[in-house]
Amino acid sequence: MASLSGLCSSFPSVKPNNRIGGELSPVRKDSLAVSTRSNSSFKHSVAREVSADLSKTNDVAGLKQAKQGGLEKDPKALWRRYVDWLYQHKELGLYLDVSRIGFSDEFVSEMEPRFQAAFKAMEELERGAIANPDEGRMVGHYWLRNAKLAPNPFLQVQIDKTLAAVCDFADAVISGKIKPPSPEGRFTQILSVGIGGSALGPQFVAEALAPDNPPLKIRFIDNTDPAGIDHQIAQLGPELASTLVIVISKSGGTPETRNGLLEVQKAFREAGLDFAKQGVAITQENSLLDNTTRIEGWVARFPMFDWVGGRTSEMSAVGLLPAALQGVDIREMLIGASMMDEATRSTVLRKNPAALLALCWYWATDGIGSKDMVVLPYKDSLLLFSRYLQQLVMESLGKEFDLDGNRVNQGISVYGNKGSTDQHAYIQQLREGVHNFFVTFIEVLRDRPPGHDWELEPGVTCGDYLFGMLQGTRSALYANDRESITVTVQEVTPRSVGALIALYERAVGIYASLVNINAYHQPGVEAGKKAAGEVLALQKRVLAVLNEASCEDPAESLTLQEIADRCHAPDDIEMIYKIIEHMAANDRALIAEGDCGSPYSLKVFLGECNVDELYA
Ligand SMILES: O=P(O)(O)OC[C@H]1O[C@H](O)[C@H](O)[C@@H](O)[C@@H]1O
Repeated sequence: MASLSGLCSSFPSVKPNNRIGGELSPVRKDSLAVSTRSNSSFKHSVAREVSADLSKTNDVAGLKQAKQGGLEKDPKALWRRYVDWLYQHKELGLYLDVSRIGFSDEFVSEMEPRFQAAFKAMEELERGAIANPDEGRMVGHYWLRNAKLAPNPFLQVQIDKTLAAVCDFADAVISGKIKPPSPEGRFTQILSVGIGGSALGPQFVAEALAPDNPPLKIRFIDNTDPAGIDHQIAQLGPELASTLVIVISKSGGTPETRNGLLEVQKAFREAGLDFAKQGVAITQENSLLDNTTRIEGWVARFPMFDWVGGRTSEMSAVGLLPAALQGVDIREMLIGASMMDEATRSTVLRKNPAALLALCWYWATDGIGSKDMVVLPYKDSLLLFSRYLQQLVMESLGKEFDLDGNRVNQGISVYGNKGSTDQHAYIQQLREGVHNFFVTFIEVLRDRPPGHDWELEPGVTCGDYLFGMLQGTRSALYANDRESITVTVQEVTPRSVGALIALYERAVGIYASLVNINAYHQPGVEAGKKAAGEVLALQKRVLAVLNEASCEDPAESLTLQEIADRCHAPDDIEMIYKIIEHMAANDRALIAEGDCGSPYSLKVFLGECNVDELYA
């Protein structure tokens, strides 16, 4: 077998084409900047592009006279700006500080009509309009936390019934009424199998809210990585017998999830366990998964609704069932989300925290995603918030075309981990390096549950350090013209987490309207899935060609070019090379002779003929 070490591949980096078209060309802050930008060539090229845009549009004409200057640095004026713009949701104890984003009053006035249009679109969406026109779907995640808002009684009943079923099932599992066949008599573990929107919300919530000793501990299989899957199953060990496997897939046909399920089912067989007695599915009615569940008689099935997208499904059974099984108060999550929904229905920009976020994003990224969003929660339990937001924001906003069919290549890149940890990693670059981002700090006021705090040194607790690090980083970044938003909550509770999720869901929806894109589909993802399917189909052809050659002459070996020609895929020779490299590395039934670092020298053969396959 050939040794294939030393091979590497590199990918060219592609800069998005931020062309602007259609009626809603972005209002560009450069025309009315209060902020002094660095003298980078980027600034100049943007400025040139902007002046060209301005000449084509009417809506920003008057803004050229807007005041010029830098980010506000005078402490008194900055404090006034802070107080002036501070948003507070009293009941939720949530604050939003946008003072460190340099938008001007003129910019806000100019954006006002767009916001009114966005509010109108959101109102229609909530009333059941087909807000996802490409897929002909309604967008109803807001109804999940207040079923009365659903546009018809049938949907209301579906929502309420599902919530009741989730609560009843979780209670029954926790109390031991529903139990595994094993002698342990109680489910102790959850293995969640799902990917993307069917994993990220449950992962975030588990990390944020699961108690230290939950009634059921959760693990995730969120990939088709065999080693990752083996690791999760090995970690469960004998507890597989008391593991409730929740398979989550809206479509019920996502290959990674299907593979995870098949792998887990194999592990159950090998352990002599009956999977159906421990399997639960969350999926759309009549999906492939739903039908499998029915036929095999799994423990339970919960519905995913056509009108809830994966990335906004945390408040559906997708997020609620795993959370409830871990002892999280899901009704509190729903209350937090519903309260935030109410607040973000305001049509007064200053009173609508989601609109304020969208305003900041538009300003900071020029309405074209020219800057990245760095999300920094200063709280370990919120670690996965940035990963969760990465999908919510990037899959929603990262679109090639706007609603009028203009090529816009929209989006905002999101990344982040947590403070103060990141201060010892990449914040050096944020402070002094390439200026291609804005930060969102997530601040949690309560350091520890009451009664547990102590002073590390006179007058100073461990939490004071965390607080100091956040404030220090925010100030140091601002001093170097790096803009930031700060979202503050009192504590990480089911209610505040529900509110945070709802806040960002709405902000994404509003921002999508501002830039005139469909936030609720993901056509680009389909392209990758299709291409992956083509690779696997090519692999089957390669194996068939090698088998045919072996059947003709067991000693016959083929060059890559010969394989490509016989596959009628001469242009796919590189992919054929990668297929052979991968199969050889995994001791599959092929032999590759030669130097794999010199692909032309490779000779590949199977060594044995599979007659059945030949005539298959
Ligand atoms: O829930 P599923 O249908 O399995 O989909 C899981 C995920 O896969 C897709 O590729 C989409 O990009 C995601 O939005 C979705 O959440």
